[in-house]
Amino acid sequence: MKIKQVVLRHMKMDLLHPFTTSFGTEYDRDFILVEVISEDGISGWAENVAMPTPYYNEETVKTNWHMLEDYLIPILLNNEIQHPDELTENHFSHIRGNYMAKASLEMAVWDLYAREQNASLSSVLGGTKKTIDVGVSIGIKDSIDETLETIEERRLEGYKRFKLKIRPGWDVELIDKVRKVYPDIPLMADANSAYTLEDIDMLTALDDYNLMMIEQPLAYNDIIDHADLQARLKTPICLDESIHSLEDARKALKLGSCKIINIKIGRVGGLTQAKKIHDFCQERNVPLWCGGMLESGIGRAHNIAITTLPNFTLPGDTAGSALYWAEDIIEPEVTVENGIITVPTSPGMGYEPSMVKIDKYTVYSQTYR
Ligand SMILES: O=C(O)CCC(=O)c1ccccc1C(=O)O
Ligand SMILES: [Mg+2]
Repeated sequence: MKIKQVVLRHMKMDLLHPFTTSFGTEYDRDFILVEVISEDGISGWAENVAMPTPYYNEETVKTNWHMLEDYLIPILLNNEIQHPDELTENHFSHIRGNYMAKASLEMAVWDLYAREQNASLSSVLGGTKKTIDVGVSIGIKDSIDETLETIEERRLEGYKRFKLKIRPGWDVELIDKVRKVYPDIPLMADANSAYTLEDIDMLTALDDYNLMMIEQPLAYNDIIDHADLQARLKTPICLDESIHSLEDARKALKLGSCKIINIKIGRVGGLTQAKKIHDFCQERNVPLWCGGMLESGIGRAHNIAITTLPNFTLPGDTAGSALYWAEDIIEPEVTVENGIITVPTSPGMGYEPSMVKIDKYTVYSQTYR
């Protein structure tokens, strides 16, 4: 494969509803769309999941634009590759960190590779599932009653797992009240690193509510304290922010820092690395699910494709387009029926970018040759 051109677009799309986590509130999504174009004129697409602010992780839209423009795109334009695996296994491997930047270019090449094979992205990744189960991530609201109303709406829509964002002051009472109304729903909490081991009493209190898991309760870069905490909880800990690589996963599992891993393709540096973590966890019976970063449909399409690998056994955060956007930038939009997405079988990521809508939400674009 020889890439002759890369287009970066800075996109801005308003979220239908603000989304609040322990690290802040998002009102819109500001992100980079990556298009790679082959010598035959075929395009591959991907979404860069860095946020404008360094609050989820240290990467931002600007650091990603810089890494893409000054390091990663020149490497891609100057090297012919046989397979997308070569990017992160070889060409990008001397560049430290910057996982979201590497992932976005690599994922666009994967989409192009699948289109060139006339195969779906799911199938070239080795995916087997024809449908995937979907959960929903529910942000921090103004009141517990409002949260209960949202859970009820999502429950009626069929979502298969309910993840509530928590932070100090919005935790045990919330979970207690939700459990009283819904004793049996698949429920979990995501703290986005809002606690420390000093909060052990609150964290052990959560152990009484039959949660599927508690996601990233402690520091974003920790696997030591999480191991101490996991030893004191029967509820599985799921790591999100702490896992950037197969090595991180290996060490966290060796220490007992978690029992479940949330894979975000961007956070682990791309589809090749996500697949390696998948295979490692599958051998050890460690369940996975695919996380979300409030992506538009282009990011979702890649999330859906990776979720078709067999060890993504738990419902992921791949809710339908209509929960986030007045209109999505792909055709068709991602739809969820009874908590299930039917995986597209058309070539590449399976949904077509809508150029009209993409142009509408593009703030700035640049072409590299
Ligand atoms: O619906 C989604 O895309 C998942 C939303 C979500 O939970 C999230 C959104 C932005 C940043 C971090 C996270 C997270 O999983 O921690
Ligand atoms: Mg999370």
